[in-house]
Amino acid sequence: MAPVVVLVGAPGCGKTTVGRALAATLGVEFRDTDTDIEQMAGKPIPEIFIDEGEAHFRTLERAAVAAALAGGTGVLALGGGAVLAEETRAALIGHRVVHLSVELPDAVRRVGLGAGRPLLALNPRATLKHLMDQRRPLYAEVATETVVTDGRAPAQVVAEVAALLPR
Ligand SMILES: Nc1ncnc2c1ncn2[C@@H]1O[C@H](COP(=O)(O)OP(=O)(O)O)[C@@H](O)[C@H]1O
Ligand SMILES: O=C(O)C1=C[C@@H](OP(=O)(O)O)[C@@H](O)[C@H](O)C1
Ligand SMILES: [Mg+2]
Repeated sequence: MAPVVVLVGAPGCGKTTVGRALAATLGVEFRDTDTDIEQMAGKPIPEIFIDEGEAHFRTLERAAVAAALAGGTGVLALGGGAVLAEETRAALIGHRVVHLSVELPDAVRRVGLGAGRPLLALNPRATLKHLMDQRRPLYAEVATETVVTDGRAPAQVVAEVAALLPR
């Protein structure tokens, strides 16, 4: 079984928040690859970055996404950088992938000082801008649909994603 829907997008677009609420609305399982990675590694993401570095995190992430796509049956939220891997972009083909889009002002406000997101620990605004510029084409490449989240409450975004799904 494949996930009902896979959520992608920049940090702060709401993948985790919207994904959890959407799964509850649909009455299906919620899975977040960041949580799977933390379980695999036995430590929080910031500690993986400190102890082993980003490359190791990305290796764990590729494995976590592949496992979740193969075994997931509900709503699946990816980490914002998962689409950087060509292997992951290829694995997403054939799935319903919703890009939760967000522009810099809302993303910056939502992630604040980047707590729990090691890439944003230093200078979150400039780093987010750079990440978003680099990744925008990749989110567009993998997405089957896009839902705009700027200025919208999570519940509105949940309703819009739910409306895209077959009943
Ligand atoms: N549509 C929204 N409007 C306002 N705040 C939001 C929205 N979606 C998420 N948030 C808030 O932004 C922060 C980041 O959300 P999160 O779900 O962790 O994003 P992601 O998983 O995409 O990085 C959380 O504090 C969350 O409550
Ligand atoms: O953008 C990124 O590279 C990352 C985003 C994070 O997930 P969210 O997008 O859920 O914040 C998490 O996977 C890790 O800190 C790296
Ligand atoms: Mg998240």
